[in-house]
Amino acid sequence: MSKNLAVWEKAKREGRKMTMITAYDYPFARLADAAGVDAVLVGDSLGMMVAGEADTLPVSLEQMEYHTRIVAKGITRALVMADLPFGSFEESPAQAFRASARLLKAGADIVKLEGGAPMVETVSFLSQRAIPVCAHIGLTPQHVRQLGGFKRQGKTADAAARLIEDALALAEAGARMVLMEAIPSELATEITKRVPVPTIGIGAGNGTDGQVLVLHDVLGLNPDKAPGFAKRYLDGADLVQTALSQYAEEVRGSIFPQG
Ligand SMILES: Nc1nc(=O)c2c([nH]1)NC[C@@H]1CN(c3ccc(C(=O)N[C@@H](CCC(=O)O)C(=O)O)cc3)CN21
Ligand SMILES: CC(C)C(=O)C(=O)O
Ligand SMILES: [Mg+2]
Repeated sequence: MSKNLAVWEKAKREGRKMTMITAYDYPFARLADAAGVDAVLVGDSLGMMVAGEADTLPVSLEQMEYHTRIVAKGITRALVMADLPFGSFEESPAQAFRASARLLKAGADIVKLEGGAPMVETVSFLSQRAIPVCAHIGLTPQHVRQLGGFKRQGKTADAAARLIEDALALAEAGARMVLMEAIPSELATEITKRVPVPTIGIGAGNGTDGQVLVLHDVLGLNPDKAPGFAKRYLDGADLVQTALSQYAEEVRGSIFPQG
């Protein structure tokens, strides 16, 4: 059962790669689970992928609870990770606990929060209170205003050293996984070697213990430009649009329904 975090720790020790994909609803959660993906992430990227927002900042805790619930209903085997949305956890460890408990009640097995050193105290607080936590470092999209765009991180020696320190401190504080987004491959590989917990990468090369991508990028359902590191395995938008125009044509031509 990939739901058990011990499975992930064992996979890291044995050098087996783990797989994760985002999911935002019941049908796609079922498909990801049946496909044998090890974990689904109810990402706050749902703000962009299903709600049409320009970034993840508008996503609310209520939205995350709702999507976590409908995803969890479709999962029998995979680990369910849910993002703590912007504004729901940064104020204090107590605020983070209240938000995390709501996501676990909605069906999450583990919560993910964005941030490095400033989140160490919160990760420790949650970890001591029954909340498994994944720390998300590197490009943290909730910091987009501060970062000035979705830009790759950890490019200077100083920035790289800080990310290594952050990862070690977060794992020491009790983080059960570390997710790294849009950082150099060599840096992600080094962090993976040095932290005792499984790492997951997105746009961070092939040296991490696992990989995650956004579902709509993988299926070709993202109407906007996908990041360069994403790989499309299906022309979903084309297939869906063709099917829908065929349906409309058949109705207009009195071909459907028959009789
Ligand atoms: N569809 C989608 N897939 C994603 O994986 C994703 C999102 N959206 N939105 C939220 C974040 C942002 N993502 C990104 C986006 C761009 C880069 C990137 O490599 N940017 C280039 C160009 C930046 C610019 O033009 O300003 C870079 O070199 O930094 C990385 C991660 C990943 N996440
Ligand atoms: C891109 C992944 C890591 C994420 O945080 C999300 O989908 O919200
Ligand atoms: Mg996210």
